[in-house]
Parts: sequence; C-alpha cells; structure tokens
Amino acid sequence: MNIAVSHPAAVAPAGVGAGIRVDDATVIYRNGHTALRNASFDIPTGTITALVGVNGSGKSTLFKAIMGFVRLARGNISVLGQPVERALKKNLIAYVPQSDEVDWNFPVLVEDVVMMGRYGHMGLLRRPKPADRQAVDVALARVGMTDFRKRQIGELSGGQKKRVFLARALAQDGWVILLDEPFTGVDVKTEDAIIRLLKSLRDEGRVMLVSTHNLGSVPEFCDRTVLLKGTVLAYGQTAETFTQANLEKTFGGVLRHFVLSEGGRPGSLDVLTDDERPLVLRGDRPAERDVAKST
Ligand SMILES: Nc1ncnc2c1ncn2[C@@H]1O[C@H](COP(=O)(O)OP(=O)(O)OP(=O)(O)O)[C@@H](O)[C@H]1O
Repeated sequence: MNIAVSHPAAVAPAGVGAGIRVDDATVIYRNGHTALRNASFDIPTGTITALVGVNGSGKSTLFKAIMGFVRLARGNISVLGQPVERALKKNLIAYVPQSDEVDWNFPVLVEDVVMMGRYGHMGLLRRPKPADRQAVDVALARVGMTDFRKRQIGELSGGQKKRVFLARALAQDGWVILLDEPFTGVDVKTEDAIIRLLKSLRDEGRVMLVSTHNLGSVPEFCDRTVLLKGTVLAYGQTAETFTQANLEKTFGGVLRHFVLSEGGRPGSLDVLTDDERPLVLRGDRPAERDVAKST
C-alpha cells in the first residue's frame, strides 16, 4: 500500500479548542442496560489515543456518544472545546466504522463512498463542487486507492475497504477521527501503512481515537491509552497506562498471558495477547520490564 504522507498543509478550523473531553459520561440503553458508567478522560489535539477493552466493554458506545448517536443519561462530552452537536454541524468529527457495520452489497463506487465524506460540506442537493472533487482525489491518493476509484466497494479486499473508509474521513476533513477497529482483517503491511497515515494526521494537529485489539501495535503509535471496562479503568500516556497490571485488570481471564523462555532463561519473555498481534515484553529490555512492573 503506497500512502502519500505528504499533504497540502492542513489548517485547523477556526475556534478549535481542547481535543476530546469526556466528563462523567453515562449511557443507558433503552432496555435499561448501562453500557458506559461515569467515564471521564481528556485527549489533547495532535495525539493518537488507543481505546482498549474486551468485546462489550463499551468502546462502540463511547464512539456513538462522541458522535451524538446516543444520549448521555449523565455527564458531558465536548469535542474541540465545543458541544458535540456544534462540532458535528461543522463536520469536525469523522468516523471510520467497523467492517461489519457496512452493507458491502450496496452498489456504490469507491469514489462515491469517498464523496460521502463531502456531503456535510455541500448544499441540500448534494451537487459536488470542484473543491469537493479535489478533496476526493487527494484523499484517494493519500490512501493509495486512486486506481480503484471506479470499482464497486463490494469487490474490494478487507484492507482496501478500510482504506476507502479512511479516505472518506480524510475527504470530510474531520479534525477528530474515530476509528473502530481499523486493523481487523488487514495484513501487517497495510496496518503499518495506516499507522504511518495516522501519524501524519497527528502531526497536522488532528485528534484520533482508535479502538483496537492489536495490543502489540499500541505502544508503537498511540501516545495515549484509554482502558475501558464498562467505565474508564485507566487513561493517560501509553508508557504509564499500558502496563501489564492494567491490561490484566482490563481483560481479566480473557487476556492470554504466556511466559516464554529465551535461550534457556525462564520468564525472559512475557507475551500478552488479545488478538493476532500480541504485546511482547522482553526481559532483556529493562525499560519495558520496568513499565510492566510499575503498577
Ligand atoms: N442498542 C443497544 N441496546 C442495548 N444494549 C446494547 C446496545 N448496544 C450495545 N449494547 C450493550 O452494551 C454493552 C457495550 O456494547 P458496545 O457495543 O459498546 O461494546 P464494544 O466494546 O464496542 O464491543 P466490541 O469489541 O464487541 O465491538 C454490551 O454489553 C452490549 O451488549
């Protein structure tokens, strides 16, 4: 996957304030189930934050709350220093959905999916202007999907589909980008390319919240981590938050933990895994071992 990380200088929209602020947020679904309880954390702009937790821990619910799709029973969420509704009206929040949320049989071309990111910038008739077409061209180029623009979305591979939805978020020019499991079903090369793209978006000052089960890649590209289990168990800099003790609290018995020996030295390698990309803590790398023991 060729991703062109260079991009015409992105300019922060006027009035952009703090990143994402979640204050005591509680979501109760209509059936009475409390999916999120007293969740609080802050994410500054120019950062990538991992959202980590088991299935059902409330990650998608939190995304829905940040996008204003579900009502808060209590608490408050602000995005870029403004209420969610205002940030949505200004197209500041972009969302890259999980693959299973999308109907891939819907007959639509790749370039049309990316153009959907421009809808919020168009008038009622949704007639694209040259600026909209240019934004689509740039977004497709940025994720290396220009050659696929006339293909039906349903004909693409899992990794290619992800790239198209990333392009839709780029075309929207959202300053806050929520990514729901962007690495599921993509190969390691595509994952690395997506990570490079996210880092370049971070360098432009954007805010990314990424739910992922690929624990091994979190310390690689996420400045911050939010650990979720119905509520926020811990949040902060990844180096301080993404510790073995916190992960065990987050995943309980679900997280597989192997202690492997290297060259006959028992316990020299800890492997924590929730998915295909495990987190490996090496005994011969003291910094990581110290992080693992620090909580
Ligand atoms: N519309 C709904 N009505 C009632 N309960 C719901 C609804 N949507 C989700 N839930 C419940 O809320 C809890 C949190 O669900 P959510 O989808 O936020 O979890 P998740 O962390 O995103 O899971 P996954 O990793 O499987 O995507 C789960 O117990 C789920 O069953």
